[in-house]
Amino acid sequence: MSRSAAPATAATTRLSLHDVSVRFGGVVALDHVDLTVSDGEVVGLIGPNGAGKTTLFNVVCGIVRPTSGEVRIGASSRPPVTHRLVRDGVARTLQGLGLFAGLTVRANVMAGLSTAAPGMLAAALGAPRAARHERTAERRADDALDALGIRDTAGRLPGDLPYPVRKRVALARALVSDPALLLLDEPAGGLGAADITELAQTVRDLAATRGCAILLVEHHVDLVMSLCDRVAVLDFGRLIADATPAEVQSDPAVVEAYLGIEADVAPHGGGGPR
Ligand SMILES: Nc1ncnc2c1ncn2[C@@H]1O[C@H](COP(=O)(O)OP(=O)(O)OP(=O)(O)O)[C@@H](O)[C@H]1O
Repeated sequence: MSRSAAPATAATTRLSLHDVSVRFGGVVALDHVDLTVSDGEVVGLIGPNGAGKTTLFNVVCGIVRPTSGEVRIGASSRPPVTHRLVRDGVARTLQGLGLFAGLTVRANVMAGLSTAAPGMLAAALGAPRAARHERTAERRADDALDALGIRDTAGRLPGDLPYPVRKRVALARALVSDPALLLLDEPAGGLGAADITELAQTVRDLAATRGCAILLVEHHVDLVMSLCDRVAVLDFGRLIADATPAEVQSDPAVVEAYLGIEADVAPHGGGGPR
């Protein structure tokens, strides 16, 4: 994990969305959104169900093309493309775990190094070269597991592990490529208080020691407010706030659109009802 030596340099913009809109037929999923995330910065993305959070992630990953506007990753001027994400320094965790049930934890994490399925690499490269790549990939996977304190699970199947450990495996799969930009989709979903506290520390460390730019979607408002440097709030596809946690929490528009509902109905997560 070579990036671990690099100190955080909050001045470098790692991700920028400029005037991005996405329409699905008559639905405006994103409405002229501007957003940036810099190296070493943790930005939370919140909003009610259907506000456009997943669509924004999908735009950054090249899964959804903006109807208009521009997305930039690092200094690149070309739009994000799904199959180049790892090479462009982007990794993402999924809302569900998305682990391969029939593969070991190590093999699952190795899959984060390539969009190719495990085994396809060997066929493409030829045996000796593939074996070298395989050993490097195994070492990197073990390092990622080590960093999250679960290296002892490398040979196990995900289904044999408790949910919080599987959640870490999914995070290790994102970290194995040493991403400069990390997108976390509901990282605290399904976790208890102790695991959420550890997760918060892990995310802080990733930003502080590796200089990783982190954008996270999360319904656990307490976690978002305590962890993030900045919080962006979407409502009906519009960015209605982008400020410090304290500013966002006292913003009447945010309270009306999301936080008021959260406080009344689901103070510790579970999705903002609309
Ligand atoms: N592929 C699609 N086709 C049509 N409409 C879509 C598509 N994807 C998303 N939408 C719509 O776009 C809007 C934004 O959806 P999105 O999933 O991005 O919201 P979200 O904030 O992630 O919601 P949640 O918190 O429930 O995951 C919603 O109205 C949704 O129904």
